[in-house]
Amino acid sequence: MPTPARRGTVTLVLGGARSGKSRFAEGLATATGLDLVYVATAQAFDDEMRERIARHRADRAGEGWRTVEAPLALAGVVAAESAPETALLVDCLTLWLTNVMLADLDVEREVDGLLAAIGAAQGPVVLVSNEVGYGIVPENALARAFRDHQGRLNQRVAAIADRVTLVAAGLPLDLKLPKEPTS
Ligand SMILES: Nc1nc2c(ncn2[C@@H]2O[C@H](COP(=O)(O)OP(=O)(O)OP(=O)(O)O)[C@@H](O)[C@H]2O)c(=O)[nH]1
Repeated sequence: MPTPARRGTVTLVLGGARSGKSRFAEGLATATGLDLVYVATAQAFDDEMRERIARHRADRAGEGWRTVEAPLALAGVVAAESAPETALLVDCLTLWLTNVMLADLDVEREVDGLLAAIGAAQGPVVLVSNEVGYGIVPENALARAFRDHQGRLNQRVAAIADRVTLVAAGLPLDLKLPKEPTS
C-alpha cells in the first residue's frame, strides 16, 4: 500500500510504457480517502486506443472516480477541479505534451500555465509522465524536439513536486520525498 499523497501535495510519477506507473499513481490518489478526479489527456485516434481507454474506464468503475478529459486545456481543468477535498490524478503529461505539439501551440507558454495551475492547486495532485530519453537519438527532428520538451517538462514538474517516484517493472523508486516537518 503506497503512502498517500497528502492534502495540497504535488506528486510526479515517472516511468516507461507499461511500467505500472498509472496503477501506482492511482494507488496514491485513492489512499488519500478524498474525492477522486481522473484527468485523462489521451485522445482515441484508432480502435486500439478506444479499446484501451474503455478498459481503463472499466478498471476504474466502482472505485469512486469521476473522469474529466483534458487533451489540451489541462491547466484550466486542474484549476477548475482542484479542491481541498479532491485528489486529482493527471494521466498523463506525455500525451498532453504530444497534443500541445500536434496543435502547434507554444510549448513553453502551455507548460508555464500548467505549472502555475499545479502550484496553486488546493488539494493533492498526482501527475503521471513518461521517461522517454533512454533510447537512441531519434532520426527525425519532431521526435528529437518532443524528447527534449518531455525531459524539460519532467524536470520542471519535478522541481515543484513534493514527491517524485520512478516506477520500473511495477516497482516504485522514490527520487524525491517530502521534507519532514522540523518541529
Ligand atoms: N480520453 C481518455 N483517456 C483515458 C481514460 N482512461 C485512461 N485514459 C488514458 O489511458 C492512458 C494510459 O493507458 P496505457 O497507455 O495503457 O498506460 P501506460 O502508460 O502505457 O502503462 P502504465 O505504465 O502501466 O501506466 C493515459 O494516457 C490516459 O489518459 C479516459 O477515460 N478517457
